[in-house]
Amino acid sequence: MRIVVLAGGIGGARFLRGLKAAAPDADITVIGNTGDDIHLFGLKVCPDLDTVMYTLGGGINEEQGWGRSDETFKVKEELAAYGVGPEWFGLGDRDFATHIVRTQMLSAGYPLSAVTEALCARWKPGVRLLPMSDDRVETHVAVDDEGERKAIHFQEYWVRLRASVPAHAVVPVGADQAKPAPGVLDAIAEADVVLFPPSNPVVSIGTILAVPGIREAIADAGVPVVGLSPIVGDAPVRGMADKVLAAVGVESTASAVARHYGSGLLDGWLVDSSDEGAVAEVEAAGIRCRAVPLMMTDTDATAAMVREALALAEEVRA
Ligand SMILES: O=c1nc2n(C[C@H](O)[C@H](O)[C@H](O)CO)c3cc(O)ccc3cc-2c(=O)[nH]1
Repeated sequence: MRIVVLAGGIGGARFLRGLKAAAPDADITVIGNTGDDIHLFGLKVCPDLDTVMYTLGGGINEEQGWGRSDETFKVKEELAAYGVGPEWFGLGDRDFATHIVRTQMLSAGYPLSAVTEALCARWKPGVRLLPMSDDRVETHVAVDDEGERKAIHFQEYWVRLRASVPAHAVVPVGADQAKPAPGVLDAIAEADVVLFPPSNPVVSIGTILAVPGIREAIADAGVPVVGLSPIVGDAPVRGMADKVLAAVGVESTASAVARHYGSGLLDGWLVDSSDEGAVAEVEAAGIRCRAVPLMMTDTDATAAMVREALALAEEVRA
């Protein structure tokens, strides 16, 4: 079975670990969000691609859900000693090697998709990891800072500010000129099912869908598209999705997120058992809906969610 998954960072990576466990023989292609990418110290950092690669490749820092295990921060300390910032983004020594190799290859003219393939040759994530685009897309957030409206990089909003101030707009800068990376549209066209994991619907999955051609390809693929709600009981399970959902005028409920994606895109939607009350509303929007346990507490729990999603896909296909 050919499965295509649109993935962001931590939630997407954890979901994929369950998908590999539930469907070990499936051919899995991950279309990774690159809107979180940031250029620091002359290096290109791709948080969501690296989180998927490290999580599935066995190198992730489990407690954090991002960055490398067994990290040290000597380079970060030395940069700070030179007064070279920013200090708010925690890049470890092992992680720096990934960004150095990536930037070296990009400078040599390799596209991000080729770079990602090369990095995955080491990590062997067991899925095909494609960036959504080889073109530069960086999400910026409009906030009020000292009384003036300004756009800051998503990572500054997310990590330095901890999303503590309202986001007035979330803009994937460059998305409208970006092209799907090689293999993305083919993977979607050849898929038997497309899954939206419980990633951030605005800055992760929303950014992938903002690349012209991707949303249309999924809508026209003619195969079941099933998503899992990142919102449980009117709050994000992890992260601060509610902050960016507000920025795009979507209330922080399992039902609102399904309707935000729309029945033109989504055929099925899983909500948590505690959101049983949302099922009727989602079904009224033309999207098949089931209430099942959605907490990715461990790989087995996540694999059970995956099986529910694949079962709903078959129900929709029938
Ligand atoms: O909350 C944090 N998240 C950090 N993240 C997570 C990152 O902000 C998020 O994973 C995504 O951008 C949102 O999904 C990192 C991810 C990387 O790949 C590399 C470095 C970092 C550093 C931080 C950090 O210092 N604090």
